[in-house]
Amino acid sequence: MPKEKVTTTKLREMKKDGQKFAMVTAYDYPTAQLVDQSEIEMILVGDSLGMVMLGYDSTVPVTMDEMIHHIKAVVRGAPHTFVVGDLPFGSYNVSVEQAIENSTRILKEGGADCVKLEGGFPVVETVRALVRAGIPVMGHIGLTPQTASQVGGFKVQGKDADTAKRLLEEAVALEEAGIFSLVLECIPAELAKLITERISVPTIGIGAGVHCDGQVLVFHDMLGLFQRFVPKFVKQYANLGSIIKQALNEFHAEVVEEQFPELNHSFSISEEVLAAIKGTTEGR
Ligand SMILES: Nc1nc(=O)c2c([nH]1)NC[C@@H]1CN(c3ccc(C(=O)N[C@@H](CCC(=O)O)C(=O)O)cc3)CN21
Ligand SMILES: CC(C)C(=O)C(=O)O
Ligand SMILES: [Mg+2]
Repeated sequence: MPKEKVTTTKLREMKKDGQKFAMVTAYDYPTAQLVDQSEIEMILVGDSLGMVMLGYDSTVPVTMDEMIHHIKAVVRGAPHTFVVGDLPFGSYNVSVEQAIENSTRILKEGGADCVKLEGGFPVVETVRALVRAGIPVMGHIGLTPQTASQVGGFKVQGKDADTAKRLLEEAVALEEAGIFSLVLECIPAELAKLITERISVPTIGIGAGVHCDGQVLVFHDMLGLFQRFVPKFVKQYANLGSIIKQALNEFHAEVVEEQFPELNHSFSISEEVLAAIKGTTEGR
């Protein structure tokens, strides 16, 4: 029996009941199928795909077309899972119209269930307009990778009283603007607890401690498939990277040793046909 796809209202009820939930990234069809067959409630097609799948140093270069390309593959693989589509850098800050157009593409062309965008006060009016246009919006504050260069890199946010207070106020403002859920990235656990208690929509933490209503991790991080860096907040639940490398070397060794392919991996013809082929060849 496939799981039942969560809804934005169901998530709010889960928060009320103290029932935690999990989200993981997926960027392609086979990964989406695996997540769909798991108990994980939500998939994020994150713009982290720029770093994880495309090898960029940041998420900034990712385009709308790239997001749509990956979202479509994920949606085809995960019919029973709520899919969040990340709005990439530059796709929502030019104007409210631009934000509505690009969000509409993510829902209509991509087939995602909602959009996510980064930022606090600067995006509150955009969020309000998107929600008014009928688009479910997930917020994202704390470490916001698209603008991380403005704060000196991928650093924990909200460690001093001023920044922490601002983050709390931004969470409240985003809720008032209509977000149905909020990602808290790389903030102190105590601050995440305060925010989680203050707003009635579910918070989803990544490097934000255990008090968030849900947790999110990058698929490749939790499975040992991303080698460039391992943030402190990552727990590696399996090391598929080493399993894959082992399998690749086994394949290579068996090819060199002529142990692969075996007969059951091969096709054959009858002696008769073989003789006829040889005869024909000799006749020429
Ligand atoms: N593979 C991957 N996983 C992610 O979680 C992720 C991405 N890519 N790309 C987009 C952003 C970037 N993220 C990152 C990347 C690095 C750190 C990191 O190394 N942070 C330091 C903390 C630095 C500090 O002390 O403030 C760490 O040691 O964890 C954190 C978040 C999270 N996102
Ligand atoms: C790190 C998560 C929250 C994200 O935005 C992404 O994967 O793009
Ligand atoms: Mg993102």
